[in-house]
Amino acid sequence: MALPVDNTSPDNLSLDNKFHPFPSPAKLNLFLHVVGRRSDGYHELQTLFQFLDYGDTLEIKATDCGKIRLLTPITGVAAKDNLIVKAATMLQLEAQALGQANLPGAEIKIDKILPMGGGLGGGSSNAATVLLALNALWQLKLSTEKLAALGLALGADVPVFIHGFAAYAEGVGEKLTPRDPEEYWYLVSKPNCSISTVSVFTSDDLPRNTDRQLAQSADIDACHNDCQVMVIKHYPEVAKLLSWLLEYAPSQMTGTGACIFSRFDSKAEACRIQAQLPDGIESFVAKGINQSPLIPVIKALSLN
Ligand SMILES: C[C@](O)(CO)[C@H](O)COP(=O)(O)OP(=O)(O)OC[C@H]1O[C@@H](n2ccc(N)nc2=O)[C@H](O)[C@@H]1O
Ligand SMILES: Nc1ncnc2c1ncn2[C@@H]1O[C@H](COP(=O)(O)OP(=O)(O)OP(=O)(O)O)[C@@H](O)[C@H]1O
Repeated sequence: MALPVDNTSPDNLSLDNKFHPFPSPAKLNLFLHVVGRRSDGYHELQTLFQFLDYGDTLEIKATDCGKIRLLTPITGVAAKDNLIVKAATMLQLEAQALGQANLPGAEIKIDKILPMGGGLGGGSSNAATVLLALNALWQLKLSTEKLAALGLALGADVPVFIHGFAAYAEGVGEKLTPRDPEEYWYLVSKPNCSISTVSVFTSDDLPRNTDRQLAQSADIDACHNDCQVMVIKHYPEVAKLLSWLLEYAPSQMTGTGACIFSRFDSKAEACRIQAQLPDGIESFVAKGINQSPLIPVIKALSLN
């Protein structure tokens, strides 16, 4: 006689009924060159990514109810537009395609400390953390390459967070070559303005023809951020803060702004300048790191 089929739990779901913490670090673009524009409007970049030992924390619990629930909404971002929910929903479809009997679900909380629209890649990092974490919790066993390809549809910065190594990036930021830049201390300061990535990439003032270079020969000190030219012209808050910071340390914008990172040899020196920042400037001090703190957490979970 055939045994009754238990459909209450998806095949491989790890239901330990507890929240697991996962880091979701920030990134810096140590340089960012715009080297061309594709026919679909996206820009071809050459950029050097490094992570910071600073970022959001997500707590994720696998469930078998088929629902994705974000228990801590982010002010100003509707749940359906939140990259956390989008990433989880995208992975549910993959679970379905793998033939799991029931749709897996998840409850997710976020402690959001990264400024939004700051060029630190917070939204992309959150999406990457969800993809890697749920791949492990739902035991889907999708490859890193597959997760990076899925993540690219959510944002150009997602693949580097999935791979988790500092990298020289080309294409729209998805063709990655591992690099090992010096791990300096950074003071990251946010001018009092938010800059949308789209507005920078659609501006007539964005330089789009920086000479292409070879990945192996990219010299960080000879490089710059092409977006900074446009942003300084249109956002006086950024221009003012950048010229203040340049008095103390090499300083440059990350991504499409508005955050500026200033480089120091020691944490103490970075904190000393932080204490002197003009009133009302949001800031933090963090170390540049060449491996994302998320990767060891995922590896440990996958071994269990
Ligand atoms: C500026 C960087 O942060 C550098 O790391 C990224 O290229 C931006 O990555 P992101 O925030 O994940 O951006 P996406 O959400 O993919 O794209 C937002 C919008 O920016 C424009 N965009 C983005 C990336 C790119 N290489 N070329 C573009 O023209 C497109 O209009 C796109 O619709
Ligand atoms: N989980 C999320 N965290 C942050 N922003 C999100 C999230 N989900 C959706 N968004 C939207 O994405 C926008 C960009 O956020 P994000 O913090 O990634 O910007 P950014 O640091 O400038 O990114 P980038 O460097 O990739 O351009 C936000 O203004 C918000 O509307």
